[in-house]
Amino acid sequence: MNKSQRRYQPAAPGRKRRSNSPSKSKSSRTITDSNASLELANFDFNQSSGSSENLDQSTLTFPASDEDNISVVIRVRPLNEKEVKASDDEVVQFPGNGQLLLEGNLVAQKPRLFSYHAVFGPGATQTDVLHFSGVERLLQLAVEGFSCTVFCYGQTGSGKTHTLTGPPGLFDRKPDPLDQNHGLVFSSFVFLFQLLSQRQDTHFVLKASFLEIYNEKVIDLLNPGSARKPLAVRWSKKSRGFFVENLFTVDCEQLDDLLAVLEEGMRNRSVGAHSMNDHSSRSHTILTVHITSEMSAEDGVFITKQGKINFVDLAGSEMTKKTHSEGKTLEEANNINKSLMVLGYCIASLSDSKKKGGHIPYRDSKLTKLLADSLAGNGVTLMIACVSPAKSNFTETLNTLRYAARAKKIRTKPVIVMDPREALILSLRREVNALQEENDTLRNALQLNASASEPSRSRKTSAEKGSGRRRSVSGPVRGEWSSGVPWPDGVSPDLSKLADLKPEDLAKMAEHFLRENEALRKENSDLFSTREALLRDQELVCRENERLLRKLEDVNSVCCRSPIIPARPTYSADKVQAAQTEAEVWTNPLAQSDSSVYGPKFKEDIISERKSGKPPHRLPDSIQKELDKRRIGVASKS
Ligand SMILES: Nc1ncnc2c1ncn2[C@@H]1O[C@H](COP(=O)(O)OP(=O)(O)OP(=O)(O)O)[C@@H](O)[C@H]1O
Repeated sequence: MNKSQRRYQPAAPGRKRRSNSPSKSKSSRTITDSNASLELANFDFNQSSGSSENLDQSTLTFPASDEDNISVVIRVRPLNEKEVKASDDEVVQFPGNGQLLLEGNLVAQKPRLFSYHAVFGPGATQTDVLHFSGVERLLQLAVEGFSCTVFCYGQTGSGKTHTLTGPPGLFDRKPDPLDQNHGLVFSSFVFLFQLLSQRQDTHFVLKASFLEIYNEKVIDLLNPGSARKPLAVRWSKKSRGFFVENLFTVDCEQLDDLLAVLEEGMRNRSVGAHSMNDHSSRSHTILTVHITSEMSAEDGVFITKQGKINFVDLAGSEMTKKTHSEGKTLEEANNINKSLMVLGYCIASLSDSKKKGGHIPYRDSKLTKLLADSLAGNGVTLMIACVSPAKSNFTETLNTLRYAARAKKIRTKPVIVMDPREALILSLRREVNALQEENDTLRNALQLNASASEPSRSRKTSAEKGSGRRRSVSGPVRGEWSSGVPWPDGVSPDLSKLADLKPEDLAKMAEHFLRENEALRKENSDLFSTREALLRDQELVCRENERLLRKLEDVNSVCCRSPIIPARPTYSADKVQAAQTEAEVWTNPLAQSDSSVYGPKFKEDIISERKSGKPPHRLPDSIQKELDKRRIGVASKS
């Protein structure tokens, strides 16, 4: 068990810790978690980290169950100065076991009990939130190639920004890395680099972006420009998700690079003051770290995976009567509330099992477009709902708790994003391995049968015979092979009585095994040659992509330079992406050997293959079907 796994062991129900926080709150440092949540239930990190052998056994799908619920934790902030001055009562209690009790606002009202994956009391520190919220699990999953999201939700002034990035003013000057007030984002970056340093077998490339959605406009926080020109949100056919066009991404080779991204974004984000928070976020922000990992599996096959982690700080819902917003702040509040309402509709629809498969209004706001994948797609998501303990905020706290309870019901289907060609090669390799094992079993069985018919074998002790028998029958009795070679008389003999078989029956059986073995050898060699062809094709596709991109760049530069040809618009990222997508549709070179398309080297290969009289390479039907499904190996119609 590794260090991080130990951290996730569920705490004893209702565990309370001695406070070492300067908080004036009467509540102690309380963290309660439910048994179901914080374990690494769905992913065995011992298996996945380290060697490539382990990795390819645990990738491609989310093990255990294919689905994962959104994890929801609650953080209750301490009473603030205003609330203490106004002698506001605390209406939140912590019965333990991930539960939270909200006392009734009126005398006649019954208390309400809510249950979550974990609850952090007012005395919980930033480090507690890192260790017990499950964010470390998300970071591990992101490194493994999953798409992960942490988002903070809650009323204005409830502590969302404090939880994610720390108290106000932390980034006004060069932040002190040892400051205990740093939020989840900072400590997650440190944890992430620790994780990466443990993976010597893998090459990682990190890129980060930081954006805000301010009054329904997407602004690049790393490159806002003086005019703060909004960026477009578009649908990508390739990734089947929304993306922000021309968003600046920064290569982050070191921890300092990631921290610089955080600092820069924090300085550029929109902050305003109202009567409930002097440093209120006036926008939703999304900080994304893309983690591309490349590791070599066996036989020089490279596996590339694209994981990512999003940190989403939502602007707080506001009762404008209470915040006394007006003018610009009022317009901001209306936009914030509107987008949060759409998010609420999406969460309600997704959590309602009766509406499963129904329409989810993601397109109604930029925020939900960009969070669509985290809410119901292929991601792993953690929601941190922040609340105030004060009686004066009872209604908002109740709304947040209900919202969070609904989100807990949402299920996502996490998958690792991998290149389909690489995934196919991996699955083929697994098939080949299985066949090889089968082959070995057959070989053993065959050898045993041969020796069983030798007279010297009869001198063996009965114990030796017994063990030999067990070995020889293991394959056929369990029906482990399936090459379709029939037994000589159509009936398989009783292999448990092998020693009693007549010599002619033994000879027939040996003959059967020989044929079976022959069939498997052929299948194995087919698979090997298919894999080799796939590797070659992959290489070709890459070269073709590069060629097309170069051509595209040439055409573009000629058009821009020439005084005769009217200037064309520059190629947007979208067009380049579209061109890449087209280039990635593989065309079977054996069906069309045009050197202008495939390059002279490959054409020569084909001609020499034909001259040598080798039959053209044909894929087995099952593999061809798989290739057709993925549009690999389908001859171009154009
Ligand atoms: N757990 C906490 N411990 C100590 N102080 C806290 C805690 N949570 C919040 N605060 C303080 O409360 C104030 C408001 O918090 P914060 O700005 O994070 O709220 P918010 O939910 O992000 O609000 P908004 O939606 O308006 O941006 C800040 O001064 C913050 O430092």
